[in-house]
Amino acid sequence: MIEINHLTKRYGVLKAVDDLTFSVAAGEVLGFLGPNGAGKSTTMKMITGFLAPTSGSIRVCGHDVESAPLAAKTCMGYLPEGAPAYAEMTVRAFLDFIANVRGLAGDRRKSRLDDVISRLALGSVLEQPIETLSKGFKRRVGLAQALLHDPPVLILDEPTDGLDPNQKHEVRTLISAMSKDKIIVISTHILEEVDALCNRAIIISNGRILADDTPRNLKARSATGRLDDVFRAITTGAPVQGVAAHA
Ligand SMILES: Nc1ncnc2c1ncn2[C@@H]1O[C@H](COP(=O)(O)OP(=O)(O)OP(=O)(O)O)[C@@H](O)[C@H]1O
Repeated sequence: MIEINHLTKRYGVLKAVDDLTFSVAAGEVLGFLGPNGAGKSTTMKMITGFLAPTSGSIRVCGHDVESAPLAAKTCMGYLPEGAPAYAEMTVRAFLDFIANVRGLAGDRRKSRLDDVISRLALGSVLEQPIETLSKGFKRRVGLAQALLHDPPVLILDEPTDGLDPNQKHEVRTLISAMSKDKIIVISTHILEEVDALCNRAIIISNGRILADDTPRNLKARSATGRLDDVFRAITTGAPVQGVAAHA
């Protein structure tokens, strides 16, 4: 369970996240949507303990992210925006390093490493320095480190950004396969991805929640049945053909 209570983040005078309150339960795949600068990455950084809130609180698997950061981080895997990694390390050395950080040892360490290397098809690039990888492979290495300790909660900031259509498909299939028993929060600008993967969508703009519903109910707000029409109507406030004025 993720429980977010009156979460606010200010950068100087800018309120990037403005009094967000919501919970996410096991089995939910939450699409976190919003225009550029809406506050999605800032919220994800706070959930994962990389950024301290200005006010409000977050509990993950019952652990307060600020007062029990290690316990909270243990139950989460995080793919940050851009999937940063140590560029000069080989893929194998990087994953070994993450396995150490996550305290994996013995048979479990080996089986978890084998699992992510096979799931993300990293076998052919294990000895390659990360800086020499294609964008798609870098993203897959980022996903591998997020999945390595098989956490119950996954926070994925634009997981398919920069992937070609085949790789997008593969990553979506992977996320779908994991979704039954995990909590997954995905930020994305690709609305078809929300349709394909998510059973809930939150749309934020200027750090505030504008909609929180199933993708199916959101689509039903538009005569066109298109999520992008609903997204535009909700986030711009402008009348959009096919979307009821008070949707
Ligand atoms: N370190 C920072 N210092 C100052 N302002 C910041 C900082 N990080 C983000 N912001 C601002 O906070 C707001 C929210 O940014 P954030 O990156 O969370 O949005 P986002 O919804 O993830 O956007 P995108 O879809 O473009 O990734 C933006 O106005 C951004 O410019």
